[in-house]
This record gives sequence, structure tokens and C-alpha cells, in this order.
Amino acid sequence: MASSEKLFLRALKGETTERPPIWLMRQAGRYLPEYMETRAKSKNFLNFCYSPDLATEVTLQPLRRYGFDAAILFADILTIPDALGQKVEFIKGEGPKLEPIRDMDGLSKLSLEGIHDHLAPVYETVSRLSKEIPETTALIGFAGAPWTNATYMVEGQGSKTYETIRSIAYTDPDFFQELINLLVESTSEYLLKQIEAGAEAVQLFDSWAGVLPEDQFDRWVIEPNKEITSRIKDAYPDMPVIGFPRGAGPLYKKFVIETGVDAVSIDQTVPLDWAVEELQPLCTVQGNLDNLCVVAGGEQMEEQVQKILDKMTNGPFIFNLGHGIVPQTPPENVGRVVEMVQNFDKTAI
Ligand SMILES: Cc1c2[nH]c(c1CCC(=O)O)Cc1[nH]c(c(CCC(=O)O)c1C)Cc1[nH]c(c(CCC(=O)O)c1C)Cc1[nH]c(c(C)c1CCC(=O)O)C2
Repeated sequence: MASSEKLFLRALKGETTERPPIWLMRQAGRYLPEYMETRAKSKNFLNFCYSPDLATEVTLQPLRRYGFDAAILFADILTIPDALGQKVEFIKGEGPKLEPIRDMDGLSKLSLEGIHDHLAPVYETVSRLSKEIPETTALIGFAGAPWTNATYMVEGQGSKTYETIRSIAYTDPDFFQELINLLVESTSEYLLKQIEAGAEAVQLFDSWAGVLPEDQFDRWVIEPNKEITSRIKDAYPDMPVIGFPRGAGPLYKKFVIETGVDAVSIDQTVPLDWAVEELQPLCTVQGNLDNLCVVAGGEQMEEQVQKILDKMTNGPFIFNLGHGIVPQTPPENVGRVVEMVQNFDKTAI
């Protein structure tokens, strides 16, 4: 079957499909016992990401269990700071810890040289997956968008308020622009290599886009996403790019218009009627079931899934969550969501 016939890719190209394709952010992960078993084989999370055998296996696990319409490469957004030479660690129960970079001196220690040697195991995983996934399943490559990666690089860890990075973006914009430029360069190259290895679409995760006022959003979210999208399109004009400026609110629309992405992933706070009117005429929409509703399950969850299906399927749409699956999610609830979406018949409404 030609890859252009895969349901997920048809939806990304702007087709209103007979039912929406479905995949879920963080579909591989700690809510699955088989993931925990494979994960136990490597102490260090980044080494786990750099082991093509293990990364391929955990990418395939949710496909075997649920038959998702797309697979997402198993890796992490922080492979980029790691490849650039920043010290990155994942501490159990605490999340990522990095040696913060807050000035030109810190930035001078990072380098693009050798990033592809460092990231070669990720490209190897993509290449194996492109041979191993089912014929009807599409393969998604991904990277963190520059602003979101910069939040970890500057703060040194996850944050609730992002006060350090937001201050530095005002007090030392020259340094901050240099850091973003380095991330635009490395992220574009990283995604181009994933595409060369067999990725059929790419998603840029800008998980912390929602903390910025409009002018800063333009400069640190829209501009970098736009530049990366255009570099991908220069090399591969038909390659679909999915943007995810999580929490962008009304700025989602400007993001879509200015970056030129083919699809936008919306978080759970975006009203469906607004997405239908303002976003779907511009591009494919992906989202936006509340991840915590899948933890709860039952009737409430089914009502939400049905509502999304009823409202969003008159235009190009990909079913997903508003943010990644959390570890406490019962796997059977995910199964129910997939079943409802895959059995949905638009003509039966
Ligand atoms: C911000 C961000 C990160 N990583 C990612 C983002 C953007 C999306 C989002 O906002 O959730 C993206 C990501 N991380 C992971 C994937 C793999 C593919 C998939 O979605 O299945 C993807 C696409 C695996 C992972 N990345 C991580 C895990 C858990 C690590 C483990 O197994 O111990 C997985 C499966 C670790 C990680 N990685 C990151 C954090 C903050 C953490 C710790 C918190 C946590 O543990 O959930 C950074």
C-alpha cells in the first residue's frame, strides 16, 4: 500500500476521513506493564532512548495492544540538549535535571559538532520502526520546539512559573536569541535526519508555549516553529508538520497562520466550537480529550469522547489527548477510547 493511503496521513493532508485516525501522546510509557518490564533493562533513561532494540520494542507495544493508526518514535525532547553537550539527567520520581545555561559563557560550551553521531541510535530506531510497524500505521518523528527545550536548558528542570527563563528573555535577549538559534539549527537537522530514516510526519512539542505574552510568543514560539517548518518543507515539500503550542489559547490561530504547519494539536482547554470555526478551516486539528478523564474512565469519559467525535469530524481531524497519558491511567480505559474512535461511523449520526 502506498504510504499516502494511510488514514493518518490522509487526515494530515486535509482530508475529512470516514473516521478519524487515533494515536495518543505518550502512548508508550509507564501506564503499560510491558513498558515497565522493558524499561527495567536500562537504569539510565537517556541510554534507554539511545538503545534501538529497547526503543523499538516500547514504540511497538501500544500498537500491539490497541492498534493505533500512528506510532510515535520513542525518545525524549531532551536528547537535543544532551547531544549539544549539556549535562542532562533523569532522576527517578523527580524528572529531568540539567546543569543550567544562563549566559553566553554557558552557551559557548555547547556545540552542533557531533550531534548526529550522538543521535545516530535515534535514527536507527526510526529506520527499524519504518520496517516493523504494520502497513496501515504511520510513523511520527518528533522533537521539542526551541522555547520548550530552552525552558529545561535555562531553568535546569521543569518549572511551574518559568520565572528564570522569562526574565532572561527580557534582560539578555542577545544571549537568548543565540540559544534559540542553536536550537532551531539542531532541531531542524534532527528532524530532517528522522525523515531520511523513515519518519512520515513530524510533531514539534511546544509544551510550555502557554506562559508567554503575545509579543514574546511571536518571537520565541512562532518564529522558531515557522523557521523549522520551512526548513523541513524546503527539503521535503510534502512532509506533514504538526505543531503543538500547548496552552496558546486564542494565539493558536495566529500560530497556525504564521508557522505554516499542516496540523495543530490542541490542549483540553480549547473549546471545540471555536476549533471548528477558527482552526479547522485552516488546517487539520488534533486533540483534545482531557488526559485525566481517561484516568477516571466510565460514562464521563465516553461522553467526552463522543462529544469530540460528533463535533470535530466534519473536517480534517485526528483524535488525541490534550496532553500526554499519565502513568496512573488504567490501560483498559485507553482501550475503550480507541474502540469508540475506531468504531465511529460518521454516516450513522
Ligand atoms: C516536556 C516533554 C518531555 N518529553 C516530552 C515532552 C513534550 C510532551 C509533553 O509535554 O509531555 C516528549 C516525549 N517524551 C517521551 C516521548 C515518547 C513517545 C510517546 O509519546 O510515547 C515523547 C514524545 C517519553 C518519555 N519521557 C519521559 C518518560 C518517563 C521516563 C521513565 O520511564 O521513567 C517517558 C516514557 C521522561 C520525561 N521527559 C520529559 C519530562 C518532563 C519527563 C519526566 C516526567 C515524566 O516522567 O513523565 C520532557
